[in-house]
Amino acid sequence: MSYPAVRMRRMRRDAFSRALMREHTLLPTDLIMVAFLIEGEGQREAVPSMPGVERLSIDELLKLAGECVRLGIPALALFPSPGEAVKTEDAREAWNPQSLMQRATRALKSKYPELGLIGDVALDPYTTHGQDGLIDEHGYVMNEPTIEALIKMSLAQAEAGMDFVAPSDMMDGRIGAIRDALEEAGHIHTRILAYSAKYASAFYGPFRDAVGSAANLGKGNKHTYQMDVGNSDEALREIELDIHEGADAVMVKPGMPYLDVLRRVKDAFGMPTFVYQVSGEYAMLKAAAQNGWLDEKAVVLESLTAFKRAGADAILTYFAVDAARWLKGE
Ligand SMILES: NCC(=O)CCC(=O)O
Ligand SMILES: [Mg+2]
Repeated sequence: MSYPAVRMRRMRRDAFSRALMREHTLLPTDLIMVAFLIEGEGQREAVPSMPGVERLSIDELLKLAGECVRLGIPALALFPSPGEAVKTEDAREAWNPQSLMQRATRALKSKYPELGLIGDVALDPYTTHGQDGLIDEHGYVMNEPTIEALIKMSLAQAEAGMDFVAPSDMMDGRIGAIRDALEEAGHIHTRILAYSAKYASAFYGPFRDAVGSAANLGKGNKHTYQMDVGNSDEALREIELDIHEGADAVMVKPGMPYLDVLRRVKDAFGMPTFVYQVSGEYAMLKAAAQNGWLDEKAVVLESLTAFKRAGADAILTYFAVDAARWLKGE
């Protein structure tokens, strides 16, 4: 009989020693809640492909914000679903000071100044064609004209009190251009969260239903600006460029299918690195849970902990409120 030289199971035997050797622990302060906005009052609209997620009018959004504050969730990421009426070829609603996004920001900041706000900067909720940028006569998304629009959009958000502008469009050079414009306008404290490594993923499907851009985009795709699923060296180049252009934090998106990218990015740059557990990931976990095939609480907390283990400093997730409640034993 020969004994194992090392008994790995010894430290796993009891809860106290498992707790002592745990490397990563998920906290409510790791989470960023995601919210979809609509016009109106007392409005909550279900998103069919994301059971449990609702689009909220500003008064309902304030209730969600209050719950985030109570739970210790540091920030809320805002995505407007402004409706067909305001969509144009040039997306001008994006920088309207009276837009849904800007009104929501002012309302949130006056009621909950301590709650961080992250504003999506991309044109897709506002364009008639559903692309993130402005298109030429062939439908190609034009880089520099789009950046000009994104600058106006970022300034309008900063003016309304947004804490983080978060360009998710993947145009080249937009982080530097937005940073310069913010500085020149005196918005020196407005942070930039760069969606640096954003993949052309099929996991965004339910999101496009939620913000109402799916029908506009139709059979179109975003392959000329979002990254190819097969690449990760390219992600490091994207991240490096955004860091040099002045990003305060960088993002990898989607999340669970891209944990390898997350780990490479964190190791290579040591930047504040955020990850986005996107709508399709939410829908998969939720659907399996609703069918009784997976234990919702267990798989959600496992997936979120996996992001921390892979190097994430913060996680954008539609489960943020549920997860924070579970973590607090509620
Ligand atoms: N800029 C946001 C997205 O493109 C999609 C996010 C999601 O699918 O949850
Ligand atoms: Mg880039």
